[in-house]
Amino acid sequence: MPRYDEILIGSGPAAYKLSNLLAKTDHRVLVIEGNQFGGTCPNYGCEPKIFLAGAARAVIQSQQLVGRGISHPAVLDWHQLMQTKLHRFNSWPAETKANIERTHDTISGYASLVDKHIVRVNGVNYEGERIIIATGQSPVVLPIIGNEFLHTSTEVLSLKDLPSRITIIGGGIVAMELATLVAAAGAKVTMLIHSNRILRAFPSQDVQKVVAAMEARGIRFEYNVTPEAIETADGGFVVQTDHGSFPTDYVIGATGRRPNLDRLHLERVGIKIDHQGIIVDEHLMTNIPGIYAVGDVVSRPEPKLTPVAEFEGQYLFDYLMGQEKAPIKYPVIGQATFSFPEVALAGVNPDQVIEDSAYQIHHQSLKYGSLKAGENDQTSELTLVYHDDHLVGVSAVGDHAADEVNYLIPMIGLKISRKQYQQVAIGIYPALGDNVGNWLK
Ligand SMILES: Cc1cc2nc3c(=O)[nH]c(=O)nc-3n(C[C@H](O)[C@H](O)[C@H](O)COP(=O)(O)OP(=O)(O)OC[C@H]3O[C@@H](n4cnc5c(N)ncnc54)[C@H](O)[C@@H]3O)c2cc1C
Ligand SMILES: NC(=O)c1ccc[n+]([C@@H]2O[C@H](COP(=O)([O-])OP(=O)(O)OC[C@H]3O[C@@H](n4cnc5c(N)ncnc54)[C@H](O)[C@@H]3O)[C@@H](O)[C@H]2O)c1
Repeated sequence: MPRYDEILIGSGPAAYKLSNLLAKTDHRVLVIEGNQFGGTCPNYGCEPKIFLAGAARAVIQSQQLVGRGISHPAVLDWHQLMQTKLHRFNSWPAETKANIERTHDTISGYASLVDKHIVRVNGVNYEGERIIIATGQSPVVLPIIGNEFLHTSTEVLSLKDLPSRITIIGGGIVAMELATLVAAAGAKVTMLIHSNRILRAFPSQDVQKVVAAMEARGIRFEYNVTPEAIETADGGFVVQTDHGSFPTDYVIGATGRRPNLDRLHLERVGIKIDHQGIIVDEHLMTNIPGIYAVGDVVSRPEPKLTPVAEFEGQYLFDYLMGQEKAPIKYPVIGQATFSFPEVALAGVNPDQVIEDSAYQIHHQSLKYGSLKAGENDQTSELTLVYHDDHLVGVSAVGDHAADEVNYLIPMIGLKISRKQYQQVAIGIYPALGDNVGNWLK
């Protein structure tokens, strides 16, 4: 039986980071991937999403400036955009696989555990001193009649022709980002939200501004609606709900993601899980010594994002090499929804401390600066949360909210005051982050 020091199951950002680090050692490593090498982010997640958003942003920004110097807004050619996207992305999985193969062995196929040290793939067993599970998550498929007509984000990000009417079930990050994209391309979009809250992880005041801007562009939000069935009708579909019927040409299910555990046969080894994924200790080890988990498949309160997956890949490498003995400690994590406008958050969410007098919350409109006024970015606002005079949280809404929050993440992590910032930095003016120092208390 082939023997390895490490067997990595999955090749997404978590495993890829770890495999790149292991490439600098003399370890024998096997990387097993069931689908596309590189995983979700580069193939059907962050990367194609943000690439397609480039053209969508240009269209919306041009619409925003009609009557302010732009006479005809840009029109998005979806077919051409998708051809450009496919041209850029199609070769990535093969290139990622080839990269890994410079130093490690790879196998295409879904892996399962046979025992504490043996993994089976394509009917063959492989022995590993350590096994690292990095299998990520997949979209939840809503258990309703007609769910075979539901499309996932993966399909939308490679959709060759744009349907005229699109219904999106869900009001999370994926739903809002896809709605922004397909509406900018000209689709008539209806969002079916089963509660009265959208983007729960972000401050409600910021989210309300995003929704208002999207509504102004014609995106329809239907709240407290529970989809019950999807039926075919007149060459299209009807989404039947407890609050009426919604005729459409295409239905996207964006109702969350669940950890990829089914194929692993964890029960053969007795690895503990919960509904959020694999339970690990403070060193990312499962309850079975020698078997670890990293990335989205891990059950943890931190958001499931690419940089977090990579951070865990780095931590596990350092730990396995004996360079890190302390428990994993996550730094301040920033997250954004790349809707238009964007909404972003790092550290303490102002909604959670609004009634706690130990925290001070400052709202600062950013729309008056010439840069924002020139873009007619009317929503732009920053919210700063202080505790004991230290910045502990920041949220932003606006056309560049993700970048604005990014500027302030080090200030939270390093507990830097306005004075300390201004003593060490004069930013480039007039750019997005030029007045970070002035924003601070
Ligand atoms: C539409 C979308 C947009 C996103 N946008 C962002 C964003 O803007 N910013 C951000 O930070 N994050 C974003 N994310 C989340 C990000 O993609 C994930 O957090 C990241 O990919 C997690 O990396 P991972 O390595 O843990 O898992 P994944 O990237 O999911 O990789 C896991 C891999 O394991 C493979 N696998 C599963 N089971 C097996 C098995 N039994 N055997 C072998 N292989 C297996 C899978 O095929 C997959 O390739 C987005 C996700 C989606 C869906
Ligand atoms: N910009 C980013 O960083 C980014 C982008 C996309 C995805 N992601 C990652 O992917 C994850 C998943 O995103 P998501 O938007 O799919 O999930 P989510 O959990 O953010 O949102 C799911 C939505 O579906 C709704 N929903 C749940 N069950 C439902 C049901 N039975 N019927 C109707 N609606 C239902 C929820 O109310 C919610 O609005 C994110 O949390 C994040 O980890 C990140």
